[in-house]
Amino acid sequence: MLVFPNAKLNLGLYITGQRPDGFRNLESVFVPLPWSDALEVLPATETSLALTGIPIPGEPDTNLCLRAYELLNADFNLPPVQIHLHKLVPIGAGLGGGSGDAAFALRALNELFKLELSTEALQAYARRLGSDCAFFIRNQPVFAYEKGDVFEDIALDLTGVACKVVYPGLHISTAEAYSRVMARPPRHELRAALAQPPETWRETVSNDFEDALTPFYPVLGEIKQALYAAGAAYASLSGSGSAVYGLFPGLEVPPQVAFPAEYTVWNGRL
Ligand SMILES: C[C@@](CO)(OP(=O)(O)O)[C@H](O)COP(=O)(O)OP(=O)(O)OC[C@H]1O[C@@H](n2ccc(N)nc2=O)[C@H](O)[C@@H]1O
Ligand SMILES: Nc1ncnc2c1ncn2[C@@H]1O[C@H](COP(=O)(O)OP(=O)(O)O)[C@@H](O)[C@H]1O
Repeated sequence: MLVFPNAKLNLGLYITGQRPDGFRNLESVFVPLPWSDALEVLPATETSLALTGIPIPGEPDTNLCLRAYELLNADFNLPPVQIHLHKLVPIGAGLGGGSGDAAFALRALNELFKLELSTEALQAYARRLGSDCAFFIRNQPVFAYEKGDVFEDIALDLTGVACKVVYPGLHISTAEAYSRVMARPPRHELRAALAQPPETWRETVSNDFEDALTPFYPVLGEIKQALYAAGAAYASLSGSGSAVYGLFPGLEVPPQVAFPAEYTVWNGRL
């Protein structure tokens, strides 16, 4: 079975409190970003993982695709599988690429072996692999809260909006990013702010990681300014970075913007 695990963008992100489990409570809106890896899962005589594309830090047996397999294998005694992940989404970018791979692996195994797990059951497995992971089970825009793994549907349709995502090649670890942010009440009611036109979001929708990380990584602010200078209605860091995106409603494709050759730039539509 061949699937294409996509990434996500965060529209606004507020870190609202410390949790007894050491994690933070947050509020954010997650939307799917159609920048995708390719993941193949096939029955085999022994379990293996082949990795191509962008190198993934860490030992292969810590890869979230294998961890997804092991999680289901522990409960369902699955046949062996050969997994091939072709990695295209930048890592440590705030795009949830690893979480998407894990969730799509769970979904693929559920289908391949006819486990008949419900959406809720798949989300429960996904939560054990990472806070972002459960989002990719339904993979549609949601208001996320608590650890970023509890969701409410949101009436936000950005389908077809032109979008540019710029990754400056800076790997920011999620744990490092969280360690730099103080929890505080949300500065705006996110769902109400996002119900207004995207041109207003510049004043009302923000990402607490962006404020905390930009002084350490000024390049994040420079990319954002370049996206606004190119006519973005809204630009922001995604998640804990370092990818910065710009939205260009009304355009067929995002405008050309010159960035250094070592940056990775994705142009497309949501
Ligand atoms: C910041 C966000 C925003 O969408 O995305 P990314 O920037 O990573 O894509 C997420 O909260 C990232 O979720 P995810 O990448 O799945 O994080 P996890 O593996 O669960 O946790 C990594 C580390 O981040 C911290 N963490 C994560 C989530 C949370 N609600 N509170 C935390 O304090 C913890 O230090 C944890 O050890
Ligand atoms: N399939 C995978 N793809 C990407 N990263 C993975 C994967 N499996 C495990 N990881 C680990 O997860 C970490 C964060 O990955 P990723 O989700 O891409 O970043 P972010 O949390 O910034 O969105 C990486 O440092 C990597 O070691």
